[in-house]
Parts: sequence; structure tokens; C-alpha cells
Amino acid sequence: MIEVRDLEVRYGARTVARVPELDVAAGECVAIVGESGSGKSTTLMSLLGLTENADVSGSIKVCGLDVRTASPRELRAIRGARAALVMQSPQAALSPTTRLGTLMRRALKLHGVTADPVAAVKAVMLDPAILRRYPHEISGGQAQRFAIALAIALGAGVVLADEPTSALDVTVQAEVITVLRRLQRERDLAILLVSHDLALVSTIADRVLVMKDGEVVESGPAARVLADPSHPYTRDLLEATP
Ligand SMILES: Nc1ncnc2c1ncn2[C@@H]1O[C@H](COP(=O)(O)OP(=O)(O)OP(=O)(O)O)[C@@H](O)[C@H]1O
Repeated sequence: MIEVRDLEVRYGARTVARVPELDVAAGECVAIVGESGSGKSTTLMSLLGLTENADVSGSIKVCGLDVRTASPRELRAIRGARAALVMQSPQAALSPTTRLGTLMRRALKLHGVTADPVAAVKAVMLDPAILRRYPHEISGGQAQRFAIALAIALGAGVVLADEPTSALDVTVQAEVITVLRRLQRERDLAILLVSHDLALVSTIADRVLVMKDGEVVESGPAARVLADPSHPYTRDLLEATP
């Protein structure tokens, strides 16, 4: 579902992310971890062609689409409908004066998809009453689950999640992760997760890429990387994990 080779993202003369290889298959969860500013979000955004003003090289394929050569129309068609982005503060991306149910129905119509919004919110363990609420009336965790519900309704096969639980308390984090894990199993979702939370990553990721200063310093099966890290930086990250 995601196939990246020799990706390099530069802002001006500065290379902020260099990823030689990144693959995420259906039903698989891959996590990119690393401290703030290591290039995780830049990598994620480049997969949907969302790094404005950046100079991007290499090969990026998402759901069979060559993102680097795709037209703006092809990119719009894939964003949301096939590859959904769950951001740190999803409320900011939602129109504040539109009820969530209307937002979802509009998105479905835009992409020509027939789906039941009630079933979609139930699939992420939200009360269907949420469809009558406005974005400012829901919590961060609910907004993230709504973003996932929207992806499910649209039939997305790929979820790109940027620190999906960073601003949330531990109980809410567990809820969002439980939802993602279940959907990964039941719907064969490919999930790419960006996080600095290694404890979270250990509960969901099959494979991990560790980034430092824009470079991948270590990658491999999550169980191996987290239990027996080979790079000193990964060991530091693990030691910093409570
Ligand atoms: N639009 C931009 N223009 C110039 N530099 C940018 C731009 N966006 C990001 N950067 C730089 O790229 C580097 C990587 O940023 P990025 O957001 O990918 O890191 P991150 O690992 O996701 O950090 P965080 O965990 O804090 O979100 C940073 O040094 C950042 O300042």
C-alpha cells in the first residue's frame, strides 16, 4: 500500500528527511519514531504530496499511485478517500460551523461513496449522537476517532497518523489505539504511525523506523528494535521512555 525508495525532502539547502526504504503492506502497522524535529512529520506529509515548498526526490507510491508524478486531481482523489491523514489536532481541519454528520455526508458525496455515517462512527466506538455536534463540541480524542471514522466510511485502505495520541490523556490514548488496532485487523488497514512515544509504538507497530536529524538510524521488527536496539540513539529514546 505504501512503497518508498530513496526519499529525500529538502527545504532550501537543508535536507530534513532521508528515507532509503519504507514499505507498509495491507494489515500492517509501521511506526516512525524519533525526537522532535527528526523529520517524522515531513516524511509522512511527503507521502501525500503535502510538503509545500519542499524539494522532494525519490520514489513514492501510495495505493498504486506515483505521488511524485501524480496530477493535483489524482492527489486530491487519493487523499481522504484511499489514504487518510489523522493529524495532531484534527478539529483545526474541520469547518467550525458545520455539524459532523453534515461534514461526513459531504465528504462521502464529494468522493462518490455510499456509506452509513452511523455505522462508521460506531466502528470507532463513538456515540452516533456525535454526528449532531459541531467540531468545537468534541474532545481531541473524539476528533481523532471521527477522522478515522471518516476514513473508514470512505473506504480508505491506508491511515497515516501523525502523533495520534500526543495531546491526549492515557485513557483516551488507549481508546484511539484500540480502535486503530481493531480496524487494522478487521479491515486490513495499512497504518503508518508517527510518534515519539515508544510505549505506544510497542503496543501496535509491526515494524519501526528510528529517525534522528533527518536520517533513519535504525529499522526492523518492532519487537527486536525495542527489545534489543542496535543504535545508541534508540537506546537513549528507550531510556527516556517512562
Ligand atoms: N515548511 C518548512 N520549511 C522549512 N523547514 C521545515 C518546514 N517544515 C518542517 N521543517 C523543518 O524540518 C525539520 C523536521 O521537521 P518535522 O516536523 O518533520 O519533525 P518531527 O520529527 O515530525 O518533529 P515533531 O515531533 O516535533 O513533530 C525541522 O527542523 C523543521 O524545522
